[in-house]
Amino acid sequence: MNHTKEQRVLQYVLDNATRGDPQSVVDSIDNYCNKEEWAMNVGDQKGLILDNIVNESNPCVLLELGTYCGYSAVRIARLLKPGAHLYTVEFNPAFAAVAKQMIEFAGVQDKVQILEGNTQDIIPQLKKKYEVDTLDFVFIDHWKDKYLEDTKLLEKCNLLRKGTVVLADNVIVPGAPDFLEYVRTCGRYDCTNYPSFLEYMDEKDALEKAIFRG
Ligand SMILES: CCCNc1ncnc2c1ncn2[C@@H]1O[C@H](/C=C/CNC(=O)c2cc(-c3ccc(F)cc3)cc(O)c2O)[C@H](C)[C@H]1O
Ligand SMILES: [Mg+2]
Repeated sequence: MNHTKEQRVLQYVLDNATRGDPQSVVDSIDNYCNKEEWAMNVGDQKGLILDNIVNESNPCVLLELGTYCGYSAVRIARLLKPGAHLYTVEFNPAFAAVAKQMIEFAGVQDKVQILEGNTQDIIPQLKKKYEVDTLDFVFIDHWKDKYLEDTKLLEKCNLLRKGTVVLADNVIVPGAPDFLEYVRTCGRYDCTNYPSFLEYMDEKDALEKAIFRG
């Protein structure tokens, strides 16, 4: 049954975390990926920076691009105030299935909605189909060569407002150079770099926060 790494990560959570306790789910994934199998979750070091930025933004409506196993969806949802809602987009059905179980086990399913499909199809549907006005927070962690395209799509769809926080993982490793160049030079964002380390490794990585100027 657990033929994929993602299924093994989920099984470890089901066997070791506490149902309804999102912190224990986050900790279990980090334990497994530190000890057994590396996986591309944002991880505990960059995760602490993510936590701080979510907390200081106090967001109501959030979007994540690239759910994968649901690690960052659970990590973010555990911090959200009552009524706040995270939409997370994942087009791989196998990963969406793992993430769904991860989110339900953590007990954050009322705060998180997995939108199964391609970001490039879903982003244009957010206003009409999902009744989103504008986004308070966007976490970008999908294919690195799609960060820029999807950021521009968010702009085009009028989903960003003055102060929307766009936070991108992996701007050093694997890197998203075109995205970084754009947000730092186009004049529409106030950017801050947060140096850290690649999940579960000693390699340097960073998050980039780009606040939309409106
Ligand atoms: C049309 C496509 C866009 N539309 C899409 N629409 C919906 N879902 C999409 C779309 N594009 C992708 N996804 C989903 O998002 C996820 C993809 C996540 C990708 N993440 C990385 O590649 C990475 C690599 C490393 C890394 C570092 C060092 C190494 F040595 C090796 C690896 C570290 C990291 O922290 C990383 O996040 C998921 C797997 C994939 O199905
Ligand atoms: Mg990442």
